[in-house]
Amino acid sequence: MWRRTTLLSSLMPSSKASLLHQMQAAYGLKIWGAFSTEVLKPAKGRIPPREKPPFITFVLGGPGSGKGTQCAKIVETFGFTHLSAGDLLRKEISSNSENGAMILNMIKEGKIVPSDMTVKLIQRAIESSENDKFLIDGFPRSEENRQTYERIVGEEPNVVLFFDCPEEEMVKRVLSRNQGRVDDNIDTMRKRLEVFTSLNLPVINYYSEKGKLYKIRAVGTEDEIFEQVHPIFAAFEVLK
Ligand SMILES: Nc1ncnc2c1ncn2[C@@H]1O[C@H](COP(=O)(O)OP(=O)(O)O)[C@@H](O)[C@H]1O
Ligand SMILES: Nc1ccn([C@@H]2O[C@H](COP(=O)(O)OP(=O)(O)O)[C@@H](O)[C@H]2O)c(=O)n1
Ligand SMILES: [Mg+2]
Repeated sequence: MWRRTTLLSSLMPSSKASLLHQMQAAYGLKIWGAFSTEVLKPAKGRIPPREKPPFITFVLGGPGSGKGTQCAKIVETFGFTHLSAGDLLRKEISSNSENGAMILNMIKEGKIVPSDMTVKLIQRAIESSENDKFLIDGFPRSEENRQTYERIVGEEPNVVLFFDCPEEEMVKRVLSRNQGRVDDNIDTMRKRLEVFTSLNLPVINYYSEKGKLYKIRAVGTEDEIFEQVHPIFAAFEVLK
């Protein structure tokens, strides 16, 4: 019952959230049973609840390391849904949300947006998808991001990818990215590289110590890099 309980469960620790999941599963079915003898079917347009947590991959790496590019290839080959934390935040800006101006300012400055905002956007996107496997790109970018995800969602990622790319290469790629992004300039890029070293590297080390990290040498052509990525997901497909 991952999907139904998230609003309430986001307010409590994961042990209690798990109890709530079980209670809602029990009572939800009882209430339904009292009003209907039909076979349980999701209402039209509603997404049925998940029976088990989705398969989550966190995709990490510095700005311009090629996370988005490789995610597109993983989607095409392995059928994942790609959720870029940066894209979700940019959508929030263009949807004129009340937090839009603040998010825009943080992105221009290369700073990390408050974690609960980003986690809720990710959580909402997972909940509104029927897929059971996700790439969460550009997240977690700080220990606070990571801990907030664990507190709100109550799950650990299954896999963490790290695209390891030299700074000069990342700078070159970002400055020629040409997607009209407010942060693709040398001043913001310098700040983003500092944030990457001070806040993101500790998260990468954390997952390395947990044995969940797959480090990819992110230089060479896109296809050469994907040759390192492919066997990781192929192995998980076999295990399913
Ligand atoms: N292997 C590569 N070699 C050269 N350029 C690349 C490579 N992979 C991606 N790019 C380009 O570099 C830029 C940054 O890639 P992107 O996937 O947006 O990185 P990230 O999401 O990590 O910031 C894009 O313009 C992309 O087309
Ligand atoms: N977890 C995240 C991800 C992105 N962001 C913000 O969004 C910006 C762009 O992130 P992005 O993932 O689209 O950037 P790239 O690594 O793709 O260049 C970051 O520099 C942050 O300002 C954030 O605050 N928290
Ligand atoms: Mg990106």
